[in-house]
Amino acid sequence: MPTICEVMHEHIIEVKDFSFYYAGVDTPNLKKINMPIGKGAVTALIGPSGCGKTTLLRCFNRMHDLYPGNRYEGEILFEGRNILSKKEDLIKLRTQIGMIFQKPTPFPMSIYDNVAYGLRLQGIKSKSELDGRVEQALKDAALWKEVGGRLKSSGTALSGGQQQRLCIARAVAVEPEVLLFDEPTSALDPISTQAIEELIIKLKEKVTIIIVTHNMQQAARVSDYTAFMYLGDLIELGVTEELFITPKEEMTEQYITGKFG
Ligand SMILES: Nc1ncnc2c1ncn2[C@@H]1O[C@H](COP(=O)(O)OP(=O)(O)OP(=O)(O)O)[C@@H](O)[C@H]1O
Repeated sequence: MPTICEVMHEHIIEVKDFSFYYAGVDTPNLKKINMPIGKGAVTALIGPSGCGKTTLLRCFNRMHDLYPGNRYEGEILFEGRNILSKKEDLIKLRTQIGMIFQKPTPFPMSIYDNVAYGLRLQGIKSKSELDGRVEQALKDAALWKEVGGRLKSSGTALSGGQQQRLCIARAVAVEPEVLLFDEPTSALDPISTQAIEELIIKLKEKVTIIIVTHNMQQAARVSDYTAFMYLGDLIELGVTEELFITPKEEMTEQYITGKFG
């Protein structure tokens, strides 16, 4: 039986003996995690509330550094470089590894300016280049048809589902290599949820995706690989279909059959 590392054709990230401690807490919140992330694939993180899914997701672009005292141990290799190094340029890292939050977070500015925001930060000033990149990002986020004719209207006036796709457009505009999604549909209705799920599947042609979800059906629908976590441990990582049909670990089986959670 091949290992999951052998099944994945290429790894973009490798988590090695990785532990994470919240400020002021002596016991690690994530415990010696080892896992590869397949390039150009969708990896879902599942597990009961409080098991550490969001904590792990936020390690991939060092969001925890926004609060003093949080501590990492071990390595997270992104394209071979350890992003936990003190020398890591966090602004560049967060461009390469972007994040979409649970609640849509458009900036209080026009649709156009929302998408152009990161591009301007990168120093792009040419109007024609900005116009082209904004249009492409809105197309990539499946929003162009709905908003292409009103780019000057406010991003915050869109529906919840449109706002979430605007945030995705803002993130893809800077051409990240990885996108982190933290329960991106939990605040959305079923139709908007379906649109985001279809988008995630389409986006993996361009970016690698890691998604935290509470919804096991969603993990089964959108992901190629699934990681089941429990109390800060990675219990099992597998090809999604196999993990849901023939889990290797008894705890995974109990969780996916609803025996606890
Ligand atoms: N800032 C913090 N300081 C200390 N402990 C924290 C902090 N944030 C989260 N925790 C703890 O870390 C553990 C994991 O939380 P996390 O939010 O990562 O879990 P989760 O699996 O994403 O849960 P949920 O599915 O409910 O969102 C929980 O026990 C939580 O109480």
